[in-house]
Amino acid sequence: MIVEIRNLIKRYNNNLAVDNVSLTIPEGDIFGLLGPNGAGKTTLINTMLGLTELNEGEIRIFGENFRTSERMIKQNIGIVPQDLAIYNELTAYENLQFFGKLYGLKGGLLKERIEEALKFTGLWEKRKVLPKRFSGGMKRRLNIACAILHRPKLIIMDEPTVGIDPQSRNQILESIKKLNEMGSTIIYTSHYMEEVEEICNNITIIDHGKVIAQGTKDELKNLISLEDRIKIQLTSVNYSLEEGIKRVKGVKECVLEGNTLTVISNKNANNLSGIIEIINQMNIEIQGMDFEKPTLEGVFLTLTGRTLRD
Ligand SMILES: Nc1ncnc2c1ncn2[C@@H]1O[C@H](COP(=O)(O)OP(=O)(O)OP(=O)(O)O)[C@@H](O)[C@H]1O
Repeated sequence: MIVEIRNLIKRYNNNLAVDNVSLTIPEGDIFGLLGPNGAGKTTLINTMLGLTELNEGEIRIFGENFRTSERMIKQNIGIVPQDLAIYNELTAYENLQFFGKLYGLKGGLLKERIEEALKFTGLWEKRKVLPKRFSGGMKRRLNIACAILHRPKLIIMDEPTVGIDPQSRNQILESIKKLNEMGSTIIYTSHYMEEVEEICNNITIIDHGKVIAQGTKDELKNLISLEDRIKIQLTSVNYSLEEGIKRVKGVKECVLEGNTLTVISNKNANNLSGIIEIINQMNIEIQGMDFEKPTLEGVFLTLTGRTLRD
């Protein structure tokens, strides 16, 4: 495990910002920390990084703790903080020089890594420009470039897509996938469930400082799905179709609207071939079929009774 957190508690006066959180992050993962604003994501990350003192609990990163191995841990982590950490009065290139030196890079290796990071984030052509002339998305990408210069084993990104345009957002999500393919483990915090759903493998959902659900994307969705839903587009219909489908093993409900048949079955009923057989027997052609999947938004809603954006 690249990160192990046990029973972490962090209070700000009487406010329990992180309430007995335990989680583990395997090497090679894109790990999603999902929760609404104020859920405790940033506090959890800052505590993990030793930037905020914890009240109780234990944190191990790369198997070590901050007390004994702070230098080793920091050298192997790249941080993209929620608040941009770049200098507006230095050019993009100079920003990278500054951060590279902090990580102990120098000479030819520093130059090589700066070029690599700027090309990776699509900013090489803009290397001589001051970030104050950048769009929000470009500033964010520069922030990412500063965090990956030293090829860290673990990259932590705290809401890196807040307030940027959709194109930059997609570029950032693609770059996260690439960094992961190149060998980095990623921790990605967000309150956008679509993003977490798109790129993350293991996910922890927190609310009011507490873990409310943990697992892989599919495990989380399985929490709420006791049924499977299929929508089938047909070329024509007949009156006995619904009756026929309802007799198939595992079918709970069947609704015909126009030429669209929605079949709701018990979870894992494995009855698709039976459904198709009935349709074939009636000489009806199938035009298309959609399996309706439960979403992480649905998981959050079921567990808390609120949407993520409330
Ligand atoms: N420095 C601080 N002093 C006092 N309270 C704080 C501090 N930082 C955070 N909090 C409180 O701790 C709780 C968790 O906040 P945190 O910023 O960790 O949430 P978050 O999930 O990262 O939310 P957001 O997405 O809005 O940043 C909130 O109630 C917040 O008001």
